[in-house]
Amino acid sequence: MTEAGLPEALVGDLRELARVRRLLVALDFDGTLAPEVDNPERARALPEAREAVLRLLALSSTRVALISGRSLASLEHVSGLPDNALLIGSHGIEIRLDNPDDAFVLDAEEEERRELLNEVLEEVADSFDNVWLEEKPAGFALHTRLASEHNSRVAHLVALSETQAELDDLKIREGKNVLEFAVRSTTKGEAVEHLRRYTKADAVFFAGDDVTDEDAFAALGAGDLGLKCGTGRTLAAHRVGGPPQVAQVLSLLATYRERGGPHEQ
Ligand SMILES: O=P(O)(O)OC[C@H]1O[C@H](O[C@H]2O[C@H](CO)[C@@H](O)[C@H](O)[C@H]2O)[C@H](O)[C@@H](O)[C@@H]1O
Repeated sequence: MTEAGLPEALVGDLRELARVRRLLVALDFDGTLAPEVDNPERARALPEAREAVLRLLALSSTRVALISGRSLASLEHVSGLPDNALLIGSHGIEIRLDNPDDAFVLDAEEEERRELLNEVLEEVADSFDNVWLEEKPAGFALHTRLASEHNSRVAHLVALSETQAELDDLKIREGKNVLEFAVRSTTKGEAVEHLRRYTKADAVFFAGDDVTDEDAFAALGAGDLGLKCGTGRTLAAHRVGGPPQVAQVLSLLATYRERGGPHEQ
């Protein structure tokens, strides 16, 4: 461990990464920059994480992106980052780059499927105490954080069987106290690939905490750096304990990049 309490190998790889010419820093939001809270709209990045992200955003040849399961509107709201941050919401479905694309729209068939999904999931949410539905442009998240363990488990099972009885080809993802259903299928891995091409990055840093972030880790290659936040199986090469340590890592990356950034090579 280093003095800062970070693993030596991680610090060494961060130093290397900071030397690349064009760097993409891609970050998950909930559970990585922001500690988990009961009400998703109240989640905010730790002040230290936000400060580090703002320092990275100010650097040349360095792009910062958030890749989240949240809807783009919710991600814009809770992250409150300047316009030069690239934002990807709904696990890769909604994209806000430098020249904002047209608003995201579902085609007629997807719209119909979303309506049916809504009906089925509303009925499920209404049958359990403290289970609620978060609306997203291409689907819904069934939240069970405040439900009893038993109700949470049963609500997940009922939601899975009821939705699958009515609709095929749904994209279903399990997260922390949440089960998500979408009528369009994308992954955070596709989002990383898209951003890598868009930013022409020579290397990518990605940090995430949840199962859905594993798609992003899988999209990393030689010269990239993956950082798992918290417990659980992962494809990431490095791991830290939680959002405070992610903030430390981002701050160190900003410092290395400020000191010996791409133009000093
Ligand atoms: O990809 P992420 O940025 O990690 O977003 C994943 C989901 O985050 C939100 O739910 C999670 O965080 C909430 C706030 O801490 C927490 O209450 C909930 O239990 C977690 O599952 C968000 O509400 C979802 O839409 C995102 O998909």
